[in-house]
Amino acid sequence: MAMPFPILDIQHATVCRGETRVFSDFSFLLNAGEHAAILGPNGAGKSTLLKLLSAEVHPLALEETRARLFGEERWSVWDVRKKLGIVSYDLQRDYLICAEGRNVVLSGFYASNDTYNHQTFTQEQMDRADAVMRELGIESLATRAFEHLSTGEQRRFLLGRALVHDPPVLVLDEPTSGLDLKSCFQYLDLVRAQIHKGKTIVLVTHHLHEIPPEIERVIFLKGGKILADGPKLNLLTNDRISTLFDRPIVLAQANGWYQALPGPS
Ligand SMILES: Nc1ncnc2c1ncn2[C@@H]1O[C@H](COP(=O)(O)OP(=O)(O)OP(=O)(O)O)[C@@H](O)[C@H]1O
Repeated sequence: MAMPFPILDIQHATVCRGETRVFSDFSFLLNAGEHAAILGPNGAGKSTLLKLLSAEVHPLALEETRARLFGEERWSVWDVRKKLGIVSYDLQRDYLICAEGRNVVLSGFYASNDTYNHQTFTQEQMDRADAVMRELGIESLATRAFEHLSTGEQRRFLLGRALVHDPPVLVLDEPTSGLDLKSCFQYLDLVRAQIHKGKTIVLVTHHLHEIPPEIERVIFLKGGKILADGPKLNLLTNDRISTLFDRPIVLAQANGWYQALPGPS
């Protein structure tokens, strides 16, 4: 059997953001092919964990700390960006003033928020952007201004941006927030298609319904600590979810999908 390849391997890390110490003695390992959903209440440290993965924040350089990204102890942000496709709410907000749809997808080649005059694209890159838009069903909207697209369409363009350089890992932060039910389920179908194409999915969410059946590993984060980490079957139970969110919750389940409902208080 092939050796697991670690995407993110951090041990005994302390991570501060501004004045806040988000993680102390924090250890976490994520291997390629190991789709994971990170769940936790507001302020738990989910975004910080994603930013560790995308090399936007770094652990303090303490003697006991080890941090490897894609197997390397030293990395450049650009190398990491080539290997990650990120879709986050921040991006959607930052793009609201930007140009047409095709440029959103093309900007993924530079990991920027728009295309600029100094950025040039090869015919191959243009063809790749067109292919991705076709795959996501948005090619007819390629010349539409981003701000004139619906939330669901915008989300597809941002997925296209994340996929355009064909990264092995796709990071989704609250992927379906703001989408109506049909758009939500269509979007999740697109995500599942990427799983079947061999991409590793890392999902951060408050919403259990956006965890595709293919994601097996669930990580509960709370107060900067990993409260639980294991198979979905063990973690997505009424008791454990209620403990994570400090209130009674009951779970509904169908065809490998979950939904959370208020429990009796
Ligand atoms: N730039 C910053 N400066 C200071 N504190 C920060 C900064 N960013 C995050 N924090 C703090 O770090 C902690 C973890 O934040 P983080 O954004 O990682 O949580 P989260 O689980 O993603 O929360 P949410 O679900 O609300 O997005 C919070 O207490 C937050 O206030």
